[in-house]
Amino acid sequence: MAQTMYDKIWNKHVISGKAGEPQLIYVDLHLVHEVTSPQAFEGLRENNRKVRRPDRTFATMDHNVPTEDIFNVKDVISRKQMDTLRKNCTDFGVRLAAIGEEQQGIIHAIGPQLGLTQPGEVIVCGDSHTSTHGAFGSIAFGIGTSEVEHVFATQTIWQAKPKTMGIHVHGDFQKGVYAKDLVMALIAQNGVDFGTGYAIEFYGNTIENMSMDERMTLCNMVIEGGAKSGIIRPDQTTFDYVTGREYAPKDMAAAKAYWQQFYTDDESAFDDRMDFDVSSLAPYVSWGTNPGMAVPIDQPFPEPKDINDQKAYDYEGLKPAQKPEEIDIGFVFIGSCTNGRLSDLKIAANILKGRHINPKITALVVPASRAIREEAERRGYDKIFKDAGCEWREPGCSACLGMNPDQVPAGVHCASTSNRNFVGRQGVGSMTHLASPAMVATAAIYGHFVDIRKQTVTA
Ligand SMILES: CC(C)[C@H](C(=O)O)[C@@H](O)C(=O)O
Ligand code: SF4
Repeated sequence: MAQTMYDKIWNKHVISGKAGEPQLIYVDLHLVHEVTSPQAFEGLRENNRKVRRPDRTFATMDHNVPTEDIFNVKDVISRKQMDTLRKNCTDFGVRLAAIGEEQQGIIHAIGPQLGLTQPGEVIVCGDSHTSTHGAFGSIAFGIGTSEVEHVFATQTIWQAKPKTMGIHVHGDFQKGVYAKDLVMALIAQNGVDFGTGYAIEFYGNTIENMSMDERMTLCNMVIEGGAKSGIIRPDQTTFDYVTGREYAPKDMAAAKAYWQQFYTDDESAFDDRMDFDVSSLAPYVSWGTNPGMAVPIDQPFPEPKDINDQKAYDYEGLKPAQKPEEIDIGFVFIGSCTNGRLSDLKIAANILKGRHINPKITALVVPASRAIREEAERRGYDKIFKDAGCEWREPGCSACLGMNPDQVPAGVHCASTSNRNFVGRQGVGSMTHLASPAMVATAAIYGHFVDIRKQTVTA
């Protein structure tokens, strides 16, 4: 019987349990951050247990980092969470990239950057956007705090294997259209629960032509469409990305030979299938309070189809039939595990070079990791952003969610490269409009979204 890549990786990791029921699977990489780990470590302590594989566990600080003045953690809860992580990692022998350190950053940027994230692995983290790592051809999914404790203690997890959906993506993007627009369109067109119960494999020429950064953006956001994981077949782009990184395999030839066995035999192996042609795809902008409430830049907002839509309009102070251009943007956030990587900053810097943001706008540019920040500075992007009137910050989750001082004020519309636009996500009363880095950088200049396909200055 034809097998999917997900099946093949899964089967290599099953320890016990019958097919069709939850099975105990081995975890290759456990990523940890300060928010979802404290009780899990405490559980180990209470039961006098150890972290079974500290060498397969890596922690960093991201959600609570104050990106303006990183060592000055004023918020009491934030400071406690970070101090607790530091103590826990020392006590249990777990590697930690703390604030200010070379390897620190958003956990989903750190795994790939250090070469910890590799094809064929099972990767977990107490964070929903763990799906990001599936871009490397691994089974990657978010887990809850009690599961974090289980993985700490046993390096295994009980899981029911999700169904698989194959999405064949073909065609070339128009200039100014990106992986972010593709994933936003998939969610807007199919609903925030279209992926529920599924791992989604993306394939086709559009995917083959994508950089690893773009593949990560795509897999990062599948969770917003309800899916458990995203996954993409590892290819030369993947191998080249992993090669030479700190924790990459020393024998790359052997690793590559192993990784190359992970592919889906044929489309009949998928439980479900979908096709998506990107050639006429327009940039997307979200208008409401979940990522599915989004429209192409050249389309009006829809009539409300239910009470949730109406509530979203009321919260946002927007009306059906208005156009994305009409949203009065007061804040801009370029960053997050969705779009805070070097290529995202490059796109934004190319747009902002020699220009100035609209004076009514506060704009934060927040690299996903210190390594990205340093490389961006070597390339002079920091100067471009600062000259344009943006704030250039230290790495962390920042304004993606209101767990640190980077908050969007109440009543202000924020053009954001992040992945969630829930009520109050970026601060109490804040209103988030998700879009690609190119769309957000351009909105910073105009004070509202514009169709970047019609712009002369694009990335
Ligand atoms: C705080 C954390 C548990 C949460 C998640 O799981 O995704 C956060 O990263 C988010 O993006 O909302
Ligand atoms: S950047 Fe945002 S989405 Fe990503 S892990 Fe941090 S809070 Fe979650």
